[in-house]
Amino acid sequence: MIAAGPRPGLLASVATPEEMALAIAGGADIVDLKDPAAGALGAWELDALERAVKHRAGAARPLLSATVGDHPCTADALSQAAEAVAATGIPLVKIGFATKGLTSAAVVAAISGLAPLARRARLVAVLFADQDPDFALLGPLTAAGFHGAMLDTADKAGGALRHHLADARLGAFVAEARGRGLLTGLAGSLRTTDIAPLAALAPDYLGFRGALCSGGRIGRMEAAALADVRARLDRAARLPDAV
Ligand SMILES: O=C[C@H](O)COP(=O)(O)O
Repeated sequence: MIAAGPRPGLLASVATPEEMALAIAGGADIVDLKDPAAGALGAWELDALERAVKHRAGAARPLLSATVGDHPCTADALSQAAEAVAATGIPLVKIGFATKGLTSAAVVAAISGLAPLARRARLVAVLFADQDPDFALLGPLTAAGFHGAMLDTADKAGGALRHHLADARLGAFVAEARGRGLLTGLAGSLRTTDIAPLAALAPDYLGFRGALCSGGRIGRMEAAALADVRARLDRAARLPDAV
């Protein structure tokens, strides 16, 4: 007998308005506006974000998210970038915390600096799996009013998510973040073979770019690749309930 299991949503990172339309048509749950050629969390131009928001006005689903760019992990740099993206009306604002070489006090100060914006906008923290992420930051993120937390990779040539963190650690991240009421996501050069094992950890969504494209993550999104990921995610949600 088969029962519906937890179904992680599909976050698709798109580089252009044309890819945005493709992702919507292909059933993405979150359409993530990101310029992959400009870095791990490369940002769209603000006027392009405004046009995307206007284009989707009144449509509840899929949700739009946008990355704010790759910035030093300081309150000033991150809040300036995030304020600008939030002002476009993007519903979910993804902010990367590049913590490598920083003390936890410095990272917590950067997080706290975003608390005023978190009262006005839904912020998602991106922690980097390849920078030895400290899951204790989930406490300060919750206290600052963040809406969600996800893992991704900063160095796209340095290995995928599961190369850096074992599934048990990823599961611990999801459980800890969910326990704090945060939206949870996993990403980082995910391939179709990662879908079933990561879906079993029950994050709210899995994020993809490279696997959806021909020519790698800065290539072009392909409808067939998107459909394949969508179908595998749906299949992964159907688990045997009597074994
Ligand atoms: O937020 C999700 C990312 O855009 C994933 O990109 P990637 O699959 O190329 O690492």
